[in-house]
Amino acid sequence: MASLVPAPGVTPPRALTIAGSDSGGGAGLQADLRTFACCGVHGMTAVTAVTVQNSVGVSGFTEMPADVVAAQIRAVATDIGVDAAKTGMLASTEIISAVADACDAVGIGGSDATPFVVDPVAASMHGDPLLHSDALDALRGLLFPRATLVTPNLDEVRLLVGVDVTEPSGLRKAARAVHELGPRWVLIKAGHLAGAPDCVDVLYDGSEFVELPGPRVDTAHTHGGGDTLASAITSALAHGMDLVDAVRFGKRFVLRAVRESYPLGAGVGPVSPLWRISPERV
Ligand SMILES: Nc1ncnc2c1ncn2[C@@H]1O[C@H](COP(=O)(O)OP(=O)(O)OP(=O)(O)O)[C@@H](O)[C@H]1O
Ligand SMILES: Cc1ncc(CO)c(N)n1
Repeated sequence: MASLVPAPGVTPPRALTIAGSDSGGGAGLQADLRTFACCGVHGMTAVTAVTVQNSVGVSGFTEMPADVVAAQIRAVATDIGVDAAKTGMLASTEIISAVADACDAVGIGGSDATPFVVDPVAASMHGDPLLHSDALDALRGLLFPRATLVTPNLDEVRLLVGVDVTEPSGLRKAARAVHELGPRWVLIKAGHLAGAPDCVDVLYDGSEFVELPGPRVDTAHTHGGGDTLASAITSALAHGMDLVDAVRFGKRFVLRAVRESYPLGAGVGPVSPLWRISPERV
């Protein structure tokens, strides 16, 4: 695996997550920051919402005002700089619209240089909604065309393009349908393909399919897997890796994190990037 360890004293690459807080620390911006740190990246946040969440579920959330989300993006981009950015929970049409405008203004995504990973988070793994249903149009119309990569899971594929994937052979049809919405690349995640012996995600750029093979780990503790994957890819892009290599890195990274997941609370425990912190480096 690529080391992505910055030299001592050298400013590391800078990555921005535009995402919600998970009070339980397993997903959301907490998972993103943990992953950024374990990938040798300086992490920054534009907080979109605060969820009341633990291992059992999400019992509520409060959104940030959309102009404050946009101001956070502008504040870090114009001073610190952003080498790659990602989105997680965006909650509402107003926030998505403000994020699209702010990213446009500071050169994140679109035809600009800064890579932009859009993880179209619609619900927690417990099925609790994290996006108002009327915000799907804004995700599709305002954000997907700006994205370097979008990373829907199978529930999000169903919501976004109405394609129901029940076996691995359906992943390519899903990728084609999501790609029609305008992102440069699409990664369809196969974690929710219950019963499949492997977890083979599919990457597509409109002409070529790349399969990301991997075993399916027998564990109940996969909270934050999607966030960790998207953050590892964003980290690799911030380090300057090309898209396909960054996605291969992210897939290896999340597989290891799923293997090292741990129980926490009464419900679903988080995947863990902490294996990256090797004792010899302390
Ligand atoms: N049991 C598993 N074993 C190995 N890899 C897994 C497993 N579950 C998910 N993955 C991998 O983890 C990544 C996240 O996939 P998944 O489909 O679970 O995303 P998600 O639903 O967005 O995650 P989240 O749990 O954060 O909502 C993908 O690369 C997927 O292949
Ligand atoms: C805040 C937040 N973002 C994303 C997810 C999806 O993993 C979650 N459960 N909570």
